[in-house]
Amino acid sequence: MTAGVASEASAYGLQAVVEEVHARALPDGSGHLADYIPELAQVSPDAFGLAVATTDGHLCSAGDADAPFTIQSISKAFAYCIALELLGRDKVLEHVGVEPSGDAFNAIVFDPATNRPYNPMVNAGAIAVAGLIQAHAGAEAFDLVLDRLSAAAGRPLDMDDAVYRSEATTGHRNKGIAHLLRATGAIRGDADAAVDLYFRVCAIRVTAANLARMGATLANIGENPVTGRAAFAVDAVRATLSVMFTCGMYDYAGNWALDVGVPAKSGVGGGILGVVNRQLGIGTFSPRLDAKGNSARGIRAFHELAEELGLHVFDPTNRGSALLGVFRS
Ligand SMILES: NC(=O)CC[C@H](N)C(=O)O
Repeated sequence: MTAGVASEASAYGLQAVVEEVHARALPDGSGHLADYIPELAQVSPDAFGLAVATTDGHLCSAGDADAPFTIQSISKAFAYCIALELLGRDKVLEHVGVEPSGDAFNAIVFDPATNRPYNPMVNAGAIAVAGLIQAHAGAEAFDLVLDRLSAAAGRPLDMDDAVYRSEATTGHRNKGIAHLLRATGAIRGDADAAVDLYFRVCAIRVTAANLARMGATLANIGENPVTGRAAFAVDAVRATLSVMFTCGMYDYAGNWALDVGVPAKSGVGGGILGVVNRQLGIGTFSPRLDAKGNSARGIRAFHELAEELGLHVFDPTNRGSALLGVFRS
């Protein structure tokens, strides 16, 4: 299944591939809703959306691609990108490393050599990043992040207040992490303000279609392909995609690199964002999570899509360029 798929994709178009992959992943009803944030247990467990956006501005989608959900940990990739641009790579590296930890997303472990969180894709690292943005932008911090994420999506995003309040009143583990980071120096300012910013950013509402557009903005080195607005700096995007590739799927990152092979980030709201550099952004939404906290059906859809289109970064039959040709012809 190499050149054959390229011609099939060209013949039937990306929309048909997206619908086919959606149909194949749909029967997978495995996993459970996240309920440690009480409000997340209120969502409809059966929703399933898939969307793919190209760097030349097209969007193909299937199922519940316009259903809203909270971005949760997918925001960690974008917050890291913003922090790199605002503060520079050296300053950010002083506070959070770039090594895969192989630990669960909420693990309380720091690199013993440096006392920093291992990477910005786990909670500890993301809370340290929130501390940097908070210290830099003060009262403007949340609006700054919301504005950049909206620029990436190409539409104004907002925050789900109920989910924010639900996590802010129950998230004692994350609050504890923030104070540990304050004690080790990874956070130097107000730990409570840092974790509050983190909770707010996690509660930003998106759809699978929004995630696909945001991924296409990263794939397009920071410039939204539809609006032409530069959402992120080029160097920051390069670093962010690198860290997403090695750390974005927590303790599933190695398996993901082997089987799917594109930079990605998941969140306990049920979303997964994937980026095929210079070609595509991919967004899935299905809120039932596997034991590692990744969307079970989302993972299945990414496997199918990567296989169908040859998206793996080391796949000799990558057919993304052929697909983009579909739209140019
Ligand atoms: N993996 C996630 O999406 C976790 C995000 C969530 N807000 C938390 O900190 O627990």
